[in-house]
Amino acid sequence: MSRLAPLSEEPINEEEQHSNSSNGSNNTKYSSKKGLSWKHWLKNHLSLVFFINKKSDLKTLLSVLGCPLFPVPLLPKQPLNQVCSSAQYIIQHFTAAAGCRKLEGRVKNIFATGKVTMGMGDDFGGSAGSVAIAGAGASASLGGVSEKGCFVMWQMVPNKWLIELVVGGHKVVAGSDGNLAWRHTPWLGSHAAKGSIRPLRRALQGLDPIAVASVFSTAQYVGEKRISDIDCFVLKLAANQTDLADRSDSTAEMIKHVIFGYFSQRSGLLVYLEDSYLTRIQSPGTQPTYWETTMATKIEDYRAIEGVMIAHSGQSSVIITRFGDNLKAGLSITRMEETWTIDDLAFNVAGLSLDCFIPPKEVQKDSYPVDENLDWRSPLRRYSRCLISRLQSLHLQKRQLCSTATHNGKPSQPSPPSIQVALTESAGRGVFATRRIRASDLIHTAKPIITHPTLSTLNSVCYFCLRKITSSSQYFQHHNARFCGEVCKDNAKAFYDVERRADWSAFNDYCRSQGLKYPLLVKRLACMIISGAESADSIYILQPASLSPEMILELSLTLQVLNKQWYTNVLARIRINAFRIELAGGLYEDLLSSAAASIESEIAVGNAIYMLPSFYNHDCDPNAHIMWIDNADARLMALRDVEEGEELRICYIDASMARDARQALLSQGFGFQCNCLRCSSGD
Ligand SMILES: C[S@@+](CC[C@H](N)C(=O)[O-])C[C@H]1O[C@@H](n2cnc3c(N)ncnc32)[C@H](O)[C@@H]1O
Repeated sequence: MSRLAPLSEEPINEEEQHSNSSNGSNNTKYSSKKGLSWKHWLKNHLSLVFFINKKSDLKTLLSVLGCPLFPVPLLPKQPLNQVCSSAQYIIQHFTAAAGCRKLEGRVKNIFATGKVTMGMGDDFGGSAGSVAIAGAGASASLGGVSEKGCFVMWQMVPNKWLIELVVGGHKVVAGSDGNLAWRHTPWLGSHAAKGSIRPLRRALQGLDPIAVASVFSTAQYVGEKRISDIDCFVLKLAANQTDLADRSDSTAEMIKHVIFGYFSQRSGLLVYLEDSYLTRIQSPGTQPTYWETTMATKIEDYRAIEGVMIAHSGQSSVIITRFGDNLKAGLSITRMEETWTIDDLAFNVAGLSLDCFIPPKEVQKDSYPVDENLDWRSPLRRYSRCLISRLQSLHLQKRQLCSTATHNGKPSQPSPPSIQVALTESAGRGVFATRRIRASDLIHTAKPIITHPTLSTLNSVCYFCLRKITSSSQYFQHHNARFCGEVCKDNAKAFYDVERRADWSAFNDYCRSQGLKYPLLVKRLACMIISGAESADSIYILQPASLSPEMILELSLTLQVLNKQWYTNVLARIRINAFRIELAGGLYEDLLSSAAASIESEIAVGNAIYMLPSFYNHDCDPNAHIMWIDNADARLMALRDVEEGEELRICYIDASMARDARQALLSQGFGFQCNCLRCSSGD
């Protein structure tokens, strides 16, 4: 089994990677050779930080900042009620402030997605005195490489976790099954971590308050300190000697690993973390070299999720210092920074299975049964299975999320799902084909979560499914709303009863006069939530847009249950995920030709929000298309043959527009620069 070396959270030598691959040696062989030559070891683990080229900066950043572990393991059981030291008093204050009691015994798993920006500073040689420890408010612009990315994190209480982080096209995956922690990088393959099973540091940065309380409940109180204008109590934890010895090897000795938690005296919350570890590198007959890695993290933007305070953003600064008598150039310092934001966090995602946490084959302990069917190399697949089961658990009971392909609309035997949701390199999550899909295949259908007619079609389409109501069709008039039949009337009953309690005429008039359509969807969701038909966070898994203050229109005061923050959160998601519904009508067999015509010939009957279709990214020359025949049930069709593994993309806008107009619309409406092949070719 290959193990991560003590400095494993530090850089990886790219040259080594190339020479390994050109020699045809695999990663396991590579790591097993490590202990044989100290020069080899140094070359692999040490030198790169100080001879960095831009190409390797990103790997260095990911190695150090990507998924570091906390210095100490979690306690088997969190002593929430013990108060026999100052530290425990501070933790009591923290658990009350963070709302941990609401989660006590109730949380089985946690899911989080977020974005990161990582930056690498210039190196500093022999000038330690002039370099301050980067702390809160440190500049994000260090002058070196800076890259954006995103991550997905799963945790199963108490100590199983999985993280996937993609930055600038590089992906790092790390996990723990509770017995073994491991990491996979494209340049080193999979390695197990040394020492006891420790939590992911990222989870302790305000995402998992129960774990924070657990690890710090045995901490030592070391005083008070003002940090970023916040008066804090400081708690200290240190890795024990046995664990440090386990994490050492013949070349590198782990001397200490300590962490300080800064808890706000006012709010009780964890606002700052600072950890540092010191490693001594010595080979026979040479002077030792010392490496100190210090990571300081500012934790901010606490927001309540299910009544629990979760930090939604922060910054980490890393300083790696190398010193020792044998360094001719003297002391060297390298700096890195990361800022992050959390997009989505959920507790108790249904369907998350233990399979998600099984380590890759290369690092498994012997105790694992061999299952040839599991694809160890692709944790993303496992992630997307989890994600899809989350989507299903949220919506399956009420809506069928069909994901089997049929050819030309003809029903086929049930077959495995033809799609999966996974991370793309540069457009967040996306939908990928899991097998070959032929042109004109129906990829899947999707029921809407929220619908609303346009204000001009209120009297001519069903208030629930948006089907057109003709003079000859049978329909139900229910107060001011029309429904195409009894089924829709019944389905709408709960939210419509809530909606009727308020007078919406001023709200509707305002939306009409301003040409606003998304607030209508927010209104409908609000009524669904109040009626109990949906949960308040039902669309939080979708990507949010940035909203300007002008875009935010508050809902009527009659809906006091849902506050402005909720309104803003929902509107930000609806803005980039709502579909404008244009009914194609006609025969099913004519779908493709209707699709081509629909952009010009059809008038929108309303707008709707879906779950799975919202994960489709955009392309100006798409390989898939979303369409509606006679109501808001969506059909995702393949426009051409799609190979297994290929991303399925739809076109968000009128593809017949000129390049500049398309670019402007996508940038203003959806907040991204389109780099699709068609745009890149200038078409
Ligand atoms: C409807 S969402 C698509 C799913 C989204 N990627 C996610 O992770 O949930 C639309 C957002 O995805 C991103 N996106 C979609 N297509 C893109 C593209 N071609 N290039 C870059 N970003 C894209 C943009 O941030 C856009 O606002």
